[in-house]
Amino acid sequence: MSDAKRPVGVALVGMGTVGTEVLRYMETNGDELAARIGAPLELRGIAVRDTSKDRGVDSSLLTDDPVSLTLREDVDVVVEVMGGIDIAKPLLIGALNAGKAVVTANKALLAEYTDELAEAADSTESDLYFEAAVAGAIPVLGPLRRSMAGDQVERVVGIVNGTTNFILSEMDSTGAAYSETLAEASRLGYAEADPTADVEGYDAAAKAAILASIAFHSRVTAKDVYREGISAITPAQFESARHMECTIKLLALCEKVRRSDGTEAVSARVYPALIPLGHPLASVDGAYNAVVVEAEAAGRLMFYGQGAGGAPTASAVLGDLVAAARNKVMGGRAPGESTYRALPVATIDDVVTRYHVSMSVHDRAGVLSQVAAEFSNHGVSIAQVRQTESEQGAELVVLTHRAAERDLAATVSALSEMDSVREIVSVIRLEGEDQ
Ligand SMILES: NC(=O)C1=CN([C@@H]2O[C@H](COP(=O)(O)OP(=O)(O)OC[C@H]3O[C@@H](n4cnc5c(N)ncnc54)[C@H](O)[C@@H]3O)[C@@H](O)[C@H]2O)C=CC1
Ligand SMILES: N[C@@H](CC=O)C(=O)O
Ligand code: NA
Repeated sequence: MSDAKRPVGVALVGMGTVGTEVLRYMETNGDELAARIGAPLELRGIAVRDTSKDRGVDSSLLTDDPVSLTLREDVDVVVEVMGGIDIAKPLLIGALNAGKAVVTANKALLAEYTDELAEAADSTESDLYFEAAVAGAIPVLGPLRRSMAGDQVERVVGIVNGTTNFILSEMDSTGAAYSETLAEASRLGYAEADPTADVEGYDAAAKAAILASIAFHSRVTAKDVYREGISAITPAQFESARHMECTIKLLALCEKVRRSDGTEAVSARVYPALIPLGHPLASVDGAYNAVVVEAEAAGRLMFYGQGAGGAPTASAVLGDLVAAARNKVMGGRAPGESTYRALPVATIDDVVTRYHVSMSVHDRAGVLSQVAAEFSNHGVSIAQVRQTESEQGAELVVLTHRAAERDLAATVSALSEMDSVREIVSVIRLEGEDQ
C-alpha cells in the first residue's frame, strides 16, 4: 500500500454526549470521510472511565488508560472530548510532543493553556484543531483564522453559550425562573458536566478568551475575561426589558478599546445585557448561538447555528478530524497560533456602554432630582427615567447614555448611600444599539 493510502489511526478520548455522536458519524459516514481524506479513518481505541459499561461498541476498543492509547504508534490523530483540565492537559501535550495531531472541544483547557498546547504542537509541527470549542457547530474559529487572516478584526460580539441562551429564551417566553429550565438544558446535552460553568458565565468566558486571542492576535486567557452569569436574572427584569422593547441575552464581547491613558488594549467580557428586539442577536433563541464579527475591510459578518448538543458539536469535531487526517495523508499543517501583538487586557473600568439602573426609592418630594444629581455628579448622563408606584414606595428606572463603567460604579455606590434610596434592585448594561 502506498503511504498516501495508509489508514489514519484515531484515538477517541471520552464517550459522552459529544464522543458518542462523533463515533456514530465516523461509522455511518466512513466511506465519505475516507474519500475526502484520501485514506480511511481507523479507530484504534476509545478511552472511557468505565470499560465494563455496555456502550454498543466493540468492547475490545475500550480502555481506561488514555495515555497509553494516545501514544500508540498507530495513532495519528487524538480526538479529545472528555473535558476537564487536570488529565486532558498533560495528555494532549504528551500527544502533541509525540507528533500526534489533536482535535479537541475542550474550551476550559484551551482558554487557559493554548500557549502550552501550541508550543507542544510547534515542537513537532503537529496540528491542534478546536473548532468545536467555540459555538459548537458554527464554523467561527476557522473563518477568523483563515478567511479573515488579511483583515483587522475590531469587535466580536456573540451569544456563545447554548445552555444560558436556552434558559433566558424560556424565561422570556414563559416567565419561568432560571432554575426551572436548567434541568431541561442538562437533559438535552447542552450543559457542562458542572452546569455552574454555564450559568455563572465561565463557559462563555472561556470562549470569549479563545475568540479574543484569535481575533486580535493577542493572548487572552479566561482569567482576563470580566464575567457575570445569569443566576441573578429575574422575571421582573424581563418585564422591564419588554417595556424598553428589549430582551436579555448573555453576551460575550471582545473588542479593541482605548484605555484612559490612550493605550490600545483588548477588552473581553461576559455579562447578561439588554439588547433591542430589532438587534440580530435578539432573535437567537434556544440552544442556538450567533457570533457577530466586525472587521475593517469585511464590515459586519454574522455566524449563526447550533452552539451545543451532541450532534452539532460532533459536526465541528469531525470537520477538524477530516482536516487533521488529510494533513497526515497529504502533508501540510493548519495555521498555527498567532499572538504576536501581545496587547494588554483592559479592565472592566475601561468599558464604555449604557446602563439600566433599577432602584427602590422612598416616594417623597425631591427624590427624583437628588437621584438625577448623583448621576450628574459622576458625569453619567441620563437618557430616560421611569417611575412606578408600589406599596413599599416607588421604583425608579434610569437608562443612561454611554458612560464609563468606573463612573457608573461610583454613581451606584453613591446612590446606595442615599437616605432616599431604599435599595439598588439591579444594574444591567444595554448593548447593541449601534446595529
Ligand atoms: N455538550 C456540548 O454541547 C458541548 C461540549 N463541548 C465540550 O466537549 C467536551 C465533552 O463534552 P460532553 O460530551 O458534553 O461531556 P460528557 O460529560 O457528556 O462526556 C465526557 C465523557 O468523558 C468521560 N471521561 C471523563 N474523564 C475521563 C477520563 N479520565 N478518561 C476517559 N473518559 C473520561 C466521561 O465519563 C464522559 O462520558 C467538553 O470539553 C465540553 O466542554 C464543546 C461544545 C459543546
Ligand atoms: N455547555 C455549553 C456546550 C457548548 O459549548 C453550552 O451550553 O454552550
Ligand atoms: Na464552532
